[in-house]
Amino acid sequence: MEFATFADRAAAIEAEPADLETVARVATLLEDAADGDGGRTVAVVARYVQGRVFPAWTSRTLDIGPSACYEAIARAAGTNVSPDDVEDRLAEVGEIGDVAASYDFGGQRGLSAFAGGDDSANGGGGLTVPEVDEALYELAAAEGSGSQDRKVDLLFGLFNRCSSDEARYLARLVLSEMRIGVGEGTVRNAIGEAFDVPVERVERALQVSNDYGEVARVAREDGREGLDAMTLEVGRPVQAMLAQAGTVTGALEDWDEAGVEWKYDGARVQLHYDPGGVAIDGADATVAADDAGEIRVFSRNMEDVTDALPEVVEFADEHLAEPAILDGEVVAVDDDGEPLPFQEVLKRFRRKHDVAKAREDVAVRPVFFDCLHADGEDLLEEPLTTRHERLEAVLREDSEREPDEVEGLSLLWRTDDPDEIERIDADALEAGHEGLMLKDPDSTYSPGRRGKHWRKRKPDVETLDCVVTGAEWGEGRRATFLGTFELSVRDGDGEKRRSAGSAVEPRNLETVGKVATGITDEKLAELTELLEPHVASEDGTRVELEPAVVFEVGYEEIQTSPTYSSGYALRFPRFVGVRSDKDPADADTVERLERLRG
Ligand SMILES: Nc1ncnc2c1ncn2[C@@H]1O[C@H](COP(=O)(O)OP(=O)(O)OP(=O)(O)O)[C@@H](O)[C@H]1O
Repeated sequence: MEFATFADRAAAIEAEPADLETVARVATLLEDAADGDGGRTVAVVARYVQGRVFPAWTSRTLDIGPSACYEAIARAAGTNVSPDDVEDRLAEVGEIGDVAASYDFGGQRGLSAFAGGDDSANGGGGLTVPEVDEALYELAAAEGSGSQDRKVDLLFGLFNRCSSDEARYLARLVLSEMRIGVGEGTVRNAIGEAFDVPVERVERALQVSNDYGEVARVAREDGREGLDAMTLEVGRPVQAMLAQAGTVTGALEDWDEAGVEWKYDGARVQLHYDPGGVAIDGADATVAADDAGEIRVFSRNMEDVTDALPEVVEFADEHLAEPAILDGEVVAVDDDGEPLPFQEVLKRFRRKHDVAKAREDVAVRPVFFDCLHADGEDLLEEPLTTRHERLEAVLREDSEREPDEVEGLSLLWRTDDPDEIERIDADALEAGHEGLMLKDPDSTYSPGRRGKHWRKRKPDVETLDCVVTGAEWGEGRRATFLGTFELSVRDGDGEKRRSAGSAVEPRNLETVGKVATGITDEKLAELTELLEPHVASEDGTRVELEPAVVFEVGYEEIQTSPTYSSGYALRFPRFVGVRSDKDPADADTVERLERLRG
């Protein structure tokens, strides 16, 4: 296919306002791109309409900045045009495609025009889509000293053969500004329409391959059967499944049992391990195959972060034996292996230089919660419980080991008991993690989807200010800290008395729950110092406190309860902070609990 034809079609697609018509136009473009070249042109066109030069799964880029592109345009436009002129025009016109289209590149064409071709009508230089693709791959591959000049030369060579419309879309493609209104869904539907294959099968093929070009090629060459035969490949990243916000109550209503996991506060990683060490075609390998095999680590956005995270590479090297794709989180840890806040992981994540030094400052540890592929078998369509069993098997080096002894494994509980979930939540927070993930145990893995099958516990929208009226001395290493704080709210009488000017007395406070979670050792020490002067009496480990300190507390739900004197209980209470600006007289009331309950 001529690049001029692609440009014409792109212009028509850009001008088309209706979605269905856009799909139809893209479908026709794909059909017409079938040049009898084994589907190569179809693949390129399926990427270009979305403004992609490379498959979605690769982090490869052209590595060319706007100024190099302005320089190439200026050179192709003639001796009296400078890169500054191009930039000035861009400032005027506002869009690089229009700028590129505004020059006449014919004067520089020289030999290529002389060589003929029937492009005189459109002023183009007979460029074909595969030629553009080849040149852009060559441009991307240019590295080292002089590579920027080489890139500009290659781009100049292309612009020099462009008509106005070709130049418009080439410039946009190169600067990732295609924007002709064609999104992923449009291309997916267009592939279905063009090659008469069911859209769900196209969707599945896209999920496993992450490459619109390859899916278009296979759909054209081998139809539905070809698409169904496409599989995951170790070394080619998969889009991460995402979570929605949700509640424990909602999860237990929707599912017979909830899958419950700790939510780690780190950064998402996908580990690809192939002991055979076979490099994947076209991948931007940074870690070469070594004795340990091929190991790659990708970020949530499928960026190759292998070099930045040697601990994950070492983990794979030590613990894995069979080809696998694992989904997990990398968490920053202190010298005792205790988790550090998320910001610490970011210091490591995309680090390109001084990785060893950065590693000394902040160490990271991977935890895996899913297994997408093991030993030649794709598991995306298996239920979560099966995938988790495979994960356990992949990570377990010794069959005697209990799941909680398997290094790098995130545990999965299945339960319909809210109290058990509360305990798991408390343990997660106690261990310094973020809270809970709730997952439908029967759900398949849907790459790139933010569905209802994975839910992160909804952040607390409303918080309550509660008076701390009691506490318990901790156990073990926490024996010198007060913990498990009893929370109370004011009752209506307290409200009246306050307006009459008197202080709140303990009997005007009604208990509403206990909070033990969401508090680090450091914070507990601070709270103990704050509360100890207010100890009114002690009975064993139990302590009564004069009302003096107000905690801001999050929760998931307010339930009626015979356990507490207010008649209500906070479900999943968590410590948010001390309201040192508030007195007990400013704490929330039973009436507010009633109102919030609705
Ligand atoms: N056990 C777990 N299962 C799944 N994801 C987990 C787990 N533990 C931690 N996570 C992390 O939690 C993320 C989902 O939570 P959250 O939505 O807070 O992440 P985000 O990246 O801040 O935002 P979002 O994914 O909503 O854009 C996952 O992408 C993953 O990185």
